[in-house]
Amino acid sequence: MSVQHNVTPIDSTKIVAFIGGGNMAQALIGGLLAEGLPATMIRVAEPVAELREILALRGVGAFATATEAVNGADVVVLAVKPQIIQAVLAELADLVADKLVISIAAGISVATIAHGLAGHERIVRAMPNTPALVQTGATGLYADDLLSQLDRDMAATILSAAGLVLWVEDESLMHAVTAVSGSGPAYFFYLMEAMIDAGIAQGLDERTARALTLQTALGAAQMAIISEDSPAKLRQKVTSPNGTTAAAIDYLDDHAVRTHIVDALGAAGKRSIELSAN
Ligand SMILES: NC(=O)C1=CN([C@@H]2O[C@H](COP(=O)(O)OP(=O)(O)OC[C@H]3O[C@@H](n4cnc5c(N)ncnc54)[C@H](OP(=O)(O)O)[C@@H]3O)[C@@H](O)[C@H]2O)C=CC1
Ligand SMILES: O=C(O)[C@@H]1CCC=N1
Repeated sequence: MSVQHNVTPIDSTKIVAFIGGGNMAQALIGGLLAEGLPATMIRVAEPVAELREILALRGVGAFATATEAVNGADVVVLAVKPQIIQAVLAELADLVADKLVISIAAGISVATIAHGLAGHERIVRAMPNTPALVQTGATGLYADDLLSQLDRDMAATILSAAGLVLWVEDESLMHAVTAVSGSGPAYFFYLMEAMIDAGIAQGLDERTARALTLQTALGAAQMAIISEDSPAKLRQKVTSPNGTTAAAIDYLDDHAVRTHIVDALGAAGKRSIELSAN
């Protein structure tokens, strides 16, 4: 796996069309807008009228059909559920011949996309995550050897508007990327929910419990990113012998919580593999 450094700045002459304007497309669009791509260079195909209205308020072109959205686009981002990808590919097969196609659909392989697009070769598979909306996303990318360096750079530039970008050399690793970072924000939100509940159970008001939890999550993430210490070492530094943290960690260990977390991510990876069989 390699981190993409020296990503070229966003090319504001390229039109990017999203197929599907849901959660993930909106997060990626947020990143592109923040990075300076003019809203007029972003188009979205989205069947839900309320979502089209939300997107139009941000100045992007919102259309009911893929045909309208991809007209004139340089890059097409497939942001629909894996379960409907085949129908979407059939709809797009005649429309994307001259375009780079980036798919973010969980579990859907480059070969499946190429087949659905009648042998199209300019394909990148990406697995971003929702913090893209605030430009702190993490995206795994994969492309086969057929893809030109120019297209690789264009895909990396678009996704790096959302945050960190890493290429994997073996497509099967995209299942692990999905389990760790694609779904990953949900695990941290889950932990935040539980910590807020715990704070309230111990007498804090909801606002205070929430503020303390979120700031602690932010601080822990920032420390782990900038520190030379591993997460394990940073945890040890919080944990005084026989103190409060030790009481909590001992409880987690006694209940095999670490094993359960590893197993939970295993379930996510397994589901990604299942989706790839559709
Ligand atoms: N959410 C996440 O954190 C992440 C999601 N992904 C992947 O991103 C993809 C999208 O996920 P997410 O944004 O959460 O899903 P959403 O359901 O929020 O968004 C998908 C949107 O596409 C619309 N849609 C359905 N059919 C079509 C069509 N033919 N043409 C255009 N749009 C259509 C859906 O409308 P309707 O509701 O009416 O069907 C929906 O609004 C999935 O493949 C997922 O695996 C990847 C990384 C992270
Ligand atoms: O839950 C899902 O299937 C998608 C893929 C990764 C995050 N959300």
